[in-house]
Amino acid sequence: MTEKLTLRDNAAVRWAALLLLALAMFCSYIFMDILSPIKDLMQSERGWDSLAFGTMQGSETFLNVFVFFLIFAGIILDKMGVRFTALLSGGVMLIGAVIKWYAVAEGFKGSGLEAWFTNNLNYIPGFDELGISPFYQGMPASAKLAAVGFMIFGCGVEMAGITVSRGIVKWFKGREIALAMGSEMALARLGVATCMIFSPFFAKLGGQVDVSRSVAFGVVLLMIALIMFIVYFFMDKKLDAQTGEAEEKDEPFKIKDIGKILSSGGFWLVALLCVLYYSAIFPFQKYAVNMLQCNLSFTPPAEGSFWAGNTVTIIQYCIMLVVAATAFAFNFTSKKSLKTLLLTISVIGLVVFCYMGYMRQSAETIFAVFPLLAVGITPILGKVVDNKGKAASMLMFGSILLIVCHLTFAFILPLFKDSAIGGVLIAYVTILILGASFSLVPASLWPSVPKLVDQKVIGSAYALIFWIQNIGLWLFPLLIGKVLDNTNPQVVNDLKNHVITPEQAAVSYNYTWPLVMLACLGVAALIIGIILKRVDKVKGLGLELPNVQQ
Ligand SMILES: C[C@H](N)C(=O)N[C@@H](CCCCN)C(=O)O
Repeated sequence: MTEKLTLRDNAAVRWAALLLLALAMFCSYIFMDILSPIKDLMQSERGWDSLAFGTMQGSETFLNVFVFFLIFAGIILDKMGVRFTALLSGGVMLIGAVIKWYAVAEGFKGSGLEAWFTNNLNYIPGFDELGISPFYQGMPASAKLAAVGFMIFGCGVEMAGITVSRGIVKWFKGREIALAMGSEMALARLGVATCMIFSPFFAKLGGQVDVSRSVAFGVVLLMIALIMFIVYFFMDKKLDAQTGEAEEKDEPFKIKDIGKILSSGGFWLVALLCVLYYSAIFPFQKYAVNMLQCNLSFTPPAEGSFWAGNTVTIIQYCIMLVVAATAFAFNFTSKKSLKTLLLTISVIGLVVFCYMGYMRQSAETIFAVFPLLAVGITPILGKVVDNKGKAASMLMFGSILLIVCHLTFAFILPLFKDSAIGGVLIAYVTILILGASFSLVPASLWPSVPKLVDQKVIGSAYALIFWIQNIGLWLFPLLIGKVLDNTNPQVVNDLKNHVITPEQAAVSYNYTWPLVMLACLGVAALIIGIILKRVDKVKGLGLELPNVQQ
């Protein structure tokens, strides 16, 4: 008897479903960092100092970590299925984003709501004592309301993250699942790069600064994300109609099934590796530009010159799109000559991109190469995991590269501070290697989860991993800041006593100890990776096996 073909057996339809989910994540990642590149404008336009800005940014993880929203999101996902949760997460993201937009809009200034926020939310019993409150006495009202919006958005975006992962498992299990997840993450990285370039662009459009324009740009993208999820809803419904809703109805999810996840040793190892690795990457990303500013001497191009203008930014973004497109196309051709051509274009694009970054003499443009490499190679590595396996080995190798990079930033880069080209060269090579590590680990980690837990609890499994990971993402930016202050007492005192200006202080920090701390996270991740590989061999978890069934 021949098996009835379903939508997911058609490669074009399967990849179209992925495109909808990945585009929604692309838009979400843009909103996630929408204010990061305009921290200076938030200070000058809305009076947010570093504390207000940092507290608002940190609010994203608050409900997920401390009110356990992510755990509920996983249960909702396993009980209600992918299409319902996708719509819900799209709606929650949009509501949070609109609140954040209103907080920074001109209309909020002088409103009754502004007065209410100024006088309230100064003390949250329980959370204040633990030092984890997302508000504080004296925080600007706009930052408080923006924090409320951002914590709601944070619930939506993490819910969307686990939903998209489960959706990819649903459509791609037994097929090119790692390539699909790698491609989705590549588009998400492109989202981060897009935000870094276009958020300041919209804020300064037409010569007049308006920070709410950047947030409005993000809100429009989240509307598009919701449309993507709505279209996906109908594809998913049709697939379920064809498969008899096998995954989500035959064996309904029960809360006690979560116990099964928690009793899996492999699951705990992957969750631990995830929190250790991502804590050394995402929090570092928030400080990396400043770390480069402290370790390199820049000679900015003359005002009004080509290298100081916006045109070069747009050209760099176009190069980024070409590199992303050629690297992606590389996975879908078997013709050797075409593969060589695509690879050559990608490499030339990368070199030109780096050269332009060097000519612009700014830490932001040098660090911009970090997501670019991940955009290019995450899908390629995903394809390797699909066809050759070796996920556990890749997790170990990615951790080794992470350690090497953080130690190079800590001990080798400062030696080249006075060398005009040497420092930039070392920075580029190290960032590129870190980008390779940031492709190796995500490309092998996320597609390994379905091998460790039952299909019907996969949503809860992703949610638990995200929850554990979010604790690290909340904690380590704070720890980096604290270690930085404690190991640079001179800078802190000089700033307090007005011996140096905030601008001088900002580029005077020694980053050695925060970087050593991040390298230690890499060592811990490597040890977990070694144990995971051993457990995989003994218990036959299949992590080293290919995903594609022959
Ligand atoms: C920050 C978020 N919790 C996360 O871990 N994101 C991962 C991707 C997870 C897979 C999403 N479908 C990342 O590497 O960005």
